Amino acid sequence: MSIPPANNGATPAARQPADWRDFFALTKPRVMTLVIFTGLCGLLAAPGHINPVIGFATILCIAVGAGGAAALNQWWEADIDAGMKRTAKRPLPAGRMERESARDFGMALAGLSVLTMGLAAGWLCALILAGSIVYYALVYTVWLKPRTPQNIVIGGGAGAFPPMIGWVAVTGHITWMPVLLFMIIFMWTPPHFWALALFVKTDYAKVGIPMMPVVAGEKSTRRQIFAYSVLLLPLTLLPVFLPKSDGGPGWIYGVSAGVLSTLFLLLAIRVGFRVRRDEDDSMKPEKQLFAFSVLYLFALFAALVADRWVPIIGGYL
Ligand code: HEM
Ligand SMILES: CC(C)=CCC/C(C)=C/CC/C(C)=C/COP(=O)(O)OP(=O)(O)O
Repeated sequence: MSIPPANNGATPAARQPADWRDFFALTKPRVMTLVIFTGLCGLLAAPGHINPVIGFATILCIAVGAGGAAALNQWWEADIDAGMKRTAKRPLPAGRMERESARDFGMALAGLSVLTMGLAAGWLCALILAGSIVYYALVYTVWLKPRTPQNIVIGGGAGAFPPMIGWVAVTGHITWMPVLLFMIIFMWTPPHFWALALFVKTDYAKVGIPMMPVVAGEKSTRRQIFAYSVLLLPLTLLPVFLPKSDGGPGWIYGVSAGVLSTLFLLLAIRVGFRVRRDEDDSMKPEKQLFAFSVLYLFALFAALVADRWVPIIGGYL
């Protein structure tokens, strides 16, 4: 891949040698915890068995691949990150690392993870991983993000692949269940991100990124958050209608999904139909929805695993 630097060196020159902490920060570890967790849950909830060593390698490859894609994202966006308070302290905009180091690091992690995935879990998993890396680093970061307010709707697909990879590592093929898991994260991403974009709106506007609140306005963004959250509720219930033999979950997942998605929808209704009185508004409901979105996905995928393993463990007791 020979992509020219996005800013022609507009970020400050590296002032000090980067250490391992900077390289670690390039992988966006906090965001990636949920990516890794959903990948792990896909693997643990799938019907069938996997050698624990191969299972561990699969999750490691998802983590390394996602980290590599995040490093490439920051290599490309160093100038944009420099212009936003939330991201200005990252290794590149803060001048703690040469841009080329981030690019090489990202490429190395991406290549290594795909190759190892292919050898350990099979080439279908490697193909999906490679697709999600290209999706995040190229399709979303380079193409969609600076061009359209639908950037995260379409681009959100990148983060929706990990549970599918985990699932396919066990079963060897793509069936309805991993497709539904993909669709759940896909539908979850707009409310997750637009809730945040509502309260950091001024930052994105400053660097010319056409995020939805900047382009379509706050009211339209709020309505769209609501719309995606409405669709999310039935979507999360669909898996219980799949046959058990295809990995369709039972009542533990069904009840959890119903409760969690209803709570999500209630918070989204509050955000969706709120009219702010002044610019100094604390944006508490939006912050709550964003925070809950993260907790929600953790809990939903944990419920999926519990649904498969509680009866099995119960059978041994
Ligand atoms: C294109 C889609 C997405 C966008 C634009 C987006 C953007 C963001 C942003 C800007 C933050 C703020 C904090 C930060 O930068 O560290 C954040 C937080 C977070 N995102 Fe997303 N996100 C997206 C999709 C996802 C997906 C698919 C996942 C996981 C499945 C995810 C997991 C998280 C988590 C766990 C946090 C909280 C991190 C913390 O506690 O600091 N995000 N997201
Ligand atoms: C396996 C694999 C490749 C997974 C991809 C994982 C993933 C969650 C991708 C998209 C989510 C993400 C971190 C968006 C950040 O948006 P941004 O980069 O626009 O945010 P910023 O403004 O903080 O830079």
